[in-house]
Amino acid sequence: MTEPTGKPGSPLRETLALVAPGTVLRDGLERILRGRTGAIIVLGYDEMVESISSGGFNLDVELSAARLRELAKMDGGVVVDRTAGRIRRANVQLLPHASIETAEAGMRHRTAERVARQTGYPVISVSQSMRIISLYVDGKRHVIEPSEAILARANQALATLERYKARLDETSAGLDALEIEDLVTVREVTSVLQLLEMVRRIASDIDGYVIELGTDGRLLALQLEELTRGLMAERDFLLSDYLPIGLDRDAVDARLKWVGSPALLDMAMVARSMGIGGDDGQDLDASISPRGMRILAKIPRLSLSAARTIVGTWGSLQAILGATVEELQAVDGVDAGQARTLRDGLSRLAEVSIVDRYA
Ligand SMILES: Nc1ncnc2c1ncn2[C@@H]1O[C@H](COP(=O)(O)OP(=O)(O)OP(=O)(O)O)[C@@H](O)[C@H]1O
Repeated sequence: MTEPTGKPGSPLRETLALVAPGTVLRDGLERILRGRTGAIIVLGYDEMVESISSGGFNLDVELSAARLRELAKMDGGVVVDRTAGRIRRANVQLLPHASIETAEAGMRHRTAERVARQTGYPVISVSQSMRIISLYVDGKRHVIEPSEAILARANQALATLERYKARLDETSAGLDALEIEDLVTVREVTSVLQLLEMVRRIASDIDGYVIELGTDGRLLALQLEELTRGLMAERDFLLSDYLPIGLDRDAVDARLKWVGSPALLDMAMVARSMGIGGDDGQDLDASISPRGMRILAKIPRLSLSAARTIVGTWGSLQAILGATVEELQAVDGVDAGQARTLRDGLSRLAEVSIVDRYA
């Protein structure tokens, strides 16, 4: 997959959202391109920007595509505020420090890169000769591509996501059956977390494309939502069931963040991030028992709060499987209806699991 479009919440993603198709700013940039002029636009206005701006005139008007196009016809740069809501200056000569390194050729783009580095604000340049829009953000240049090119990459990523999601569903269903029979090993738990993490990473890349595509990415956003619905909850239940006491989710997230994509294929590495499989995560065949949240969350009409109370009280799925309706409803916060729903639901899941196993 090609370079994803920045990390969630990164300055690049925020700026891509401001210039995505469907926004006023993008409309203005497209008009500038169509009019065969160029532009240099600073996305931020403060004393620092003021101090490197010379000449031109001050303004305080709402940004519109037509205004941006007209102002870009003049020589010099345009300054808008950080949210691209208002135009604050136009026709200015920008004078960043000449000592700031830039790899660009041509005064417009050299200036854009330097202003971005010096002020910390994103700067957009529209090249008149090359007819491309570039963003200078966070010390890097990002070229705005046509939506068709981004969609082609996004669709490839979506196909990969679909494949991983299918494997995840299969592996997760396998884990359900093993949990009911208390035959789980560290390997199966790790496989599910590994696939959840892979799916999460691909989904985050696609989310970047959705932001970059703006209104052109609506369908993609719906497909992504559909494929990833419920996955965060599934991850939460998996961790509730298997995390050793004393290790919290944030610690697991922080560890996984440092596991690069190739290392994510290493099961022991993933097991270690989750604190299972011994100190080095190598003991993948060790038995491990669930507390019960994954399975209880799958029972229709059983409320999550009742599920949590029961798991908190009984401590393991096997203990819950062995409990009678009377014992279950004796727990505070669990009424007779919920206890019966749970009992019936568990019996059904156990039947399905046995049928699947011997089918
Ligand atoms: N320091 C600057 N401040 C504001 N505007 C600038 C500055 N430098 C260049 N420009 C703008 O860029 C325009 C084009 O300049 P120049 O031909 O040197 O740039 P270029 O990088 O070759 O641009 P392009 O790729 O658009 O052809 C200038 O006419 C001016 O409007």
